[in-house]
Amino acid sequence: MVLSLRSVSKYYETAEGPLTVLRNIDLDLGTGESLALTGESGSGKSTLLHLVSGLDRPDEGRIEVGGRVVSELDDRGRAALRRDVVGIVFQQFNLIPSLNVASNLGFHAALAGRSNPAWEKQLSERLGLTPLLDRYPEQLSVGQQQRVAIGRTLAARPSLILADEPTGNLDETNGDAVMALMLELIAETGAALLMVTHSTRLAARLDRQVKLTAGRIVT
Ligand SMILES: Nc1ncnc2c1ncn2[C@@H]1O[C@H](COP(=O)(O)OP(=O)(O)OP(=O)(O)O)[C@@H](O)[C@H]1O
Repeated sequence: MVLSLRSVSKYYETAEGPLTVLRNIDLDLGTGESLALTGESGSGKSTLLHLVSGLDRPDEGRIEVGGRVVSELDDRGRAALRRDVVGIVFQQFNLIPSLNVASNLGFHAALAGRSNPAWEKQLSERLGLTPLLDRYPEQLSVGQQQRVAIGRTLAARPSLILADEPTGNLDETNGDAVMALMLELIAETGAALLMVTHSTRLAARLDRQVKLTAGRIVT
């Protein structure tokens, strides 16, 4: 099992009192499996991704990722988790503006001690980035930036990829093409995928689908 959540709950303090965002969530994801997480705006999808990646902590319950108990890790342990085990593809890319495409592509792999020039070359070719390797993020279209963000995550070969609306900034045709390529490449690396999407059409392309409603999972 790459990911397991047991009785995970998360609350936020608000001016109106405590808000329960996730209630008693149980969820498992096996090696190489892909799961789509859907749900209305505000249902807790991003919060769940933040907890799994160690960007935020649950108030109750246990989260295990790649054999590490995330809910018990300190800040250093959670940073190491994101460096070594988990790869994140955000809707807003988070590319490094001062680095060119080639350096952005290899950045996480280098941090994780898993630089592999042959794999990076293959990724840049298959993602159509080879002619763009010397450019900087601001010189790229949105679709090109998204392909760099996907390549950067895959280059580091994480065991679990978390993606938050990874094609949300692309039109349907480009979004579908990038999604197909992303799923193909992820399948080749054997990574598991947990993807947040509003689109039931995209969700249907993954192995399993779960829906969050008022902080609970409905399948
Ligand atoms: N730091 C915070 N403090 C208080 N409330 C928060 C905080 N972060 C999120 N929330 C609330 O938690 C709920 C879940 O937010 P979350 O971002 O996880 O939803 P989501 O399903 O990802 O929504 P969307 O699809 O719109 O991105 C929302 O009601 C939101 O207002």
